[in-house]
Amino acid sequence: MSDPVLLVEDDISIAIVITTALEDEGLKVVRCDTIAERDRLLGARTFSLMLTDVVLKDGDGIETIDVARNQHPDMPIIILSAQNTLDTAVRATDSGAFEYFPKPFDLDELIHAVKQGIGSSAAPVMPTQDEGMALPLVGRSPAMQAVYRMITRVLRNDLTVLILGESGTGKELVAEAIHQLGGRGRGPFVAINTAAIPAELIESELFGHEKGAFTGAVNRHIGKFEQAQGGTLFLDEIGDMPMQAQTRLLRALQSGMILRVGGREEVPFDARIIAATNKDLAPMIAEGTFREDLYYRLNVVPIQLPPLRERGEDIAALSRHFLNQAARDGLPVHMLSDGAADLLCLQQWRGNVRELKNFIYRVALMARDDVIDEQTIRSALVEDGGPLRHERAAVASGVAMADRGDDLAGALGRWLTANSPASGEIYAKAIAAFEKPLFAHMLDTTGGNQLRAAQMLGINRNTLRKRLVELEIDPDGFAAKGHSAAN
Ligand SMILES: Nc1ncnc2c1ncn2[C@@H]1O[C@H](COP(=O)(O)OP(=O)(O)OP(=O)(O)O)[C@@H](O)[C@H]1O
Repeated sequence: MSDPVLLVEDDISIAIVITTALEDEGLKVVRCDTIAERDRLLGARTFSLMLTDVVLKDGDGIETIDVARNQHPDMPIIILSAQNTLDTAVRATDSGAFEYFPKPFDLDELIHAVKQGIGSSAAPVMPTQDEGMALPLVGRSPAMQAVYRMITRVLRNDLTVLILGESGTGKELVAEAIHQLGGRGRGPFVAINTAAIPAELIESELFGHEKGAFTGAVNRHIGKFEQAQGGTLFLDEIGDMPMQAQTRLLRALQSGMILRVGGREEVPFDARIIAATNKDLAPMIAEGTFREDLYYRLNVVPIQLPPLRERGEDIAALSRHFLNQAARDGLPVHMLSDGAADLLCLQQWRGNVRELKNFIYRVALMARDDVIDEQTIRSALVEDGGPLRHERAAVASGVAMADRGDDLAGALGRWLTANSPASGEIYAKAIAAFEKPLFAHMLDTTGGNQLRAAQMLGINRNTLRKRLVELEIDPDGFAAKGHSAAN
């Protein structure tokens, strides 16, 4: 039988779960809960693999990993961590660990990795990373954990990365993190937003042009590819790239050489390529507006960024992060109350992190008190205007209006938890709670036209008017406001 697995874990319940699962797989497990005990065990015998927690009573499992590795250079190490930051993910990867699992982890995946690790024996040793690097990504949700793990996988190579995700989810920030933390951090990070450049200029922007290449080309121009030599080229909004430029890009990626517009000689380039898009490229490929072969060239390692609505648990941390950032940018210093943070978590941030950031900056600028409380946030949401905001205002008044029909049950659940109406009045309160955002929404849709709103709802105009008074909805508030969505 093979050597046992060494489990260094001080959380008894996690240890039991892992031990049982490994034993079910026919593996033997030896457990300890301190670094000292770990080292004693490692000095006494060999293990097929070590699973280690990071924060232990007498030390840090990653910082002391070399002690373990020196004793058993071939023993694969899997790191388990509850400190789910990008920083820990990077430290874990840099430590040369075979795998890194943020807690909570998927047990099946962990067992799979253990078996793989035992099979692989020697762990790849990763180069260590520079100290003091800024790690700008905030959020510890499981969805972001998956992103961090993907990031760590591309740091020690130059594979092309395709970052997918809605607008404002942090695609550019992830590209910068890969650049900074990876091997090209000392080189330039050059970004080009394809959507922001007129189609006829894209090729010259990307590849440069020779003097006289076209009318207006009075001087030679060095394109982004060449500017990014030794660093990273970030091709943002790749889905907006015109066909002709796509063809040229594909050729460059295939050959590692670029040809300036109007140029004769090809120039080699040495830049890591990271592309991003908020578009679904599959239908574009089907329609023939995006080259399939280019897609495969770019999509070597896809990283999918979750929309903010799928990681509500990150909203409080992000909000506080942006308040600090705002203060560093010279805005007044504020704290965020827990109630205010909870309220922010309930909102639908359709513009994702960017929208939340803009909102927090506005609040930081306007708020009068040191502590930003629920009421401040509520007023800011209402003042923000726009149809989305009315839903949000309704949410802010204690009513969760579902963003999508399929989310109604969840919204109801949240509302019940948040408001815990007394027994005997649940029906009346829930119906009123539902009516309020519904009426607000209809008034918003009709620009405050009560007659039209009543018709669309299929209720009597007087009934609507009466309910508006009872529910304290001011229809005038919907009249003048435009329908432009914020940002
Ligand atoms: N996880 C995060 N932690 C801290 N700040 C973030 C995070 N994600 C995004 N941001 C900030 O939110 C803003 C929007 O992010 P970014 O520009 O990277 O989004 P994007 O997905 O590239 O957007 P677009 O598709 O519109 O180009 C930036 O100011 C960025 O710094």
